[in-house]
Amino acid sequence: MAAYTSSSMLSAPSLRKSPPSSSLSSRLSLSSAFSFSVSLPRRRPPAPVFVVMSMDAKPTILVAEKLGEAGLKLLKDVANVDCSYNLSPEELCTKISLCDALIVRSGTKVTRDVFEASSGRLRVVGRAGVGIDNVDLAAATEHGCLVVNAPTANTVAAAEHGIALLTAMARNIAQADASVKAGKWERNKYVGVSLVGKTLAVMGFGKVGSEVARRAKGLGMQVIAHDPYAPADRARAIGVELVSFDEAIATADFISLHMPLTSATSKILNDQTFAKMKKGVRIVNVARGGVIDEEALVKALDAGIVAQAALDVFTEEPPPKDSKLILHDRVTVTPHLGASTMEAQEGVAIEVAEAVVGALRGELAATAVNAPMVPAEVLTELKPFVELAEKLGRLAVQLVAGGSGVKSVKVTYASARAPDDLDTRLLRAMTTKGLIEPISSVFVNLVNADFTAKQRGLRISEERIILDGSPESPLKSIQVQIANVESKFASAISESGDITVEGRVKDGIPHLTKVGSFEVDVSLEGSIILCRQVDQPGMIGKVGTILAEENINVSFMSVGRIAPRKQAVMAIGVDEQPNKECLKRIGEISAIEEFVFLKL
Ligand SMILES: NC(=O)c1ccc[n+]([C@@H]2O[C@H](COP(=O)([O-])OP(=O)(O)OC[C@H]3O[C@@H](n4cnc5c(N)ncnc54)[C@H](O)[C@@H]3O)[C@@H](O)[C@H]2O)c1
Ligand SMILES: O=C(O)[C@H](O)COP(=O)(O)O
Repeated sequence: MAAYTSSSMLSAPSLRKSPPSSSLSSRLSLSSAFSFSVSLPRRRPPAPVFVVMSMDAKPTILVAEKLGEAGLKLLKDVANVDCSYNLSPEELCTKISLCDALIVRSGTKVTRDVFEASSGRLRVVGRAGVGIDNVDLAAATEHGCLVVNAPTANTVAAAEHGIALLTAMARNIAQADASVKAGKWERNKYVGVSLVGKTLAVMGFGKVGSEVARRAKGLGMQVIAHDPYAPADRARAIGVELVSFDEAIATADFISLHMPLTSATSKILNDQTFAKMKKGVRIVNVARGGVIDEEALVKALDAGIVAQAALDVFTEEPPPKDSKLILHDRVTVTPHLGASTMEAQEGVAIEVAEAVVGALRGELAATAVNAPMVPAEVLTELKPFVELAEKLGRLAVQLVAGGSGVKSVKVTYASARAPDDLDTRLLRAMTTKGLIEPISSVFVNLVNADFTAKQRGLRISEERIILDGSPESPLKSIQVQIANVESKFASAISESGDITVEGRVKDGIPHLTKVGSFEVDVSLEGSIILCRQVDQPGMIGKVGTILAEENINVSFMSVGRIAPRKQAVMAIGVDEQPNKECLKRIGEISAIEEFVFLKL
């Protein structure tokens, strides 16, 4: 049998009420009405860290463009799937208010209007492909909507298409094919150019660009690349030299574009840059139409600066039928087919479906575009701390007295890990969620946490305490402090003058271990009653009796005190919410000086 001693400031034993038929706990009688037992470690499945929605109700996923069967099957296993293609912007806005997730390719513009029309229900946008320039990322982030893409499955298809365009252009395949089909036999007209020994400049040395470079080397080309962010050793490993933009465009016989469309790359090939190119240069674009100023390209073709162009992508898709560029006889075009192989489409569909389903389940997607990507192993070990961070935020903000504006919050992490070995973005985001959600109607998640905090004028600072010892566990404790506020539970104010709550993870379960200057130990499940009283015999029994009479189940109880018979704080974990009458009765116990009920 375990003996109960209420704790000093240093520690307090945690007491868990015995489950009705449990033989796991050793029982300890404290009063005639109550019996408690020392809690035993209890494991439970880790909670989702990116709470998007409950999967109890089947979510609805709108698939707005054709998606591979394997991906559709994954979606249909867990959700109601509405495949509606070719929606007008108005139809998309109407449908979206009934959807939890949306999956698109490059043909659907996911604008701010779409997020606004969703009224907060849309939680995930899945882009079945790489480019996310058709999704308004700022609006998604502001609405707490995660955007995921499928960044790897169509890389080879796009690279192969780039090479197909390169070779087809060099040998006039499309033009010659049309000529033969028109009954002609123009062998002299369609003399091409050789690739071997020519210089190819790969602009954007990412996934597709490096695969194009590898293949072009196999064709005997000299390959150079321009990419301000690519590591030189990766280029060197496949025998490619990274050069400046100007050197790349001035040296190249062929230029192949593989960068994303951003404000920096928009119209990066324009009148000025065409003027710097070698006369007779040939251009391939399987990236995005917007990286070329299309009018300037027509001029450069007509001026003979550009001998030929092969384009899969256009500023406007589909392009106008009378586009001079499309109709130019030295231009070869395809209708954005880079990712369109059977294999790539199946792969992309699976990649995006897994990311969307995972996100709806509350998992963080490794392919998140507007949220930090946290590797799965880091996520697994951080999960209970993420839950702890959110719950501490929730408790701290509920301790603030009405009228005190919360402006400044400090989160302190005590850890034996080196600073660069502990990614706290997730912890900060979930603390923010805990701080904001109980006092507003805003939905906060990893995507919009920083934005929402900033918008509300809430400054969240982070501090690290580096501990000696084993860095096996990522953290020893997390402390949340709210500065310059009054508390409805005065004992929650620590010596620093801030509302202070601190917690740890024990056996995978978050525990509250400090309130103000009082050390307690109560598992953060259900809700909590905090009472400050003059330490004296029978207090646990008195409160416990009232709760028992009101049929409130106590999960944990812990007392922290300054010294015997001095002030103490009792933390009681309860499974049900006590009604007003019950709380009033607790408040009427003469030794109780103050108390507060906090929802988790
Ligand atoms: N046509 C298609 O069907 C098709 C298919 C797949 C990808 N894409 C497009 O191809 C492009 C590349 O895709 P990816 O998967 O290789 O992406 P990626 O992110 O792996 O590579 C893009 C590279 O561009 C570089 N970059 C960024 N800004 C640059 C700049 N100013 N100058 C030079 N390089 C810059 C980046 O550092 C990165 O290395 C994207 O635009 C994507 O949308 C098109
Ligand atoms: O960015 C991409 O992944 C490609 O442009 C493919 O787009 P798509 O999915 O519309 O074919």
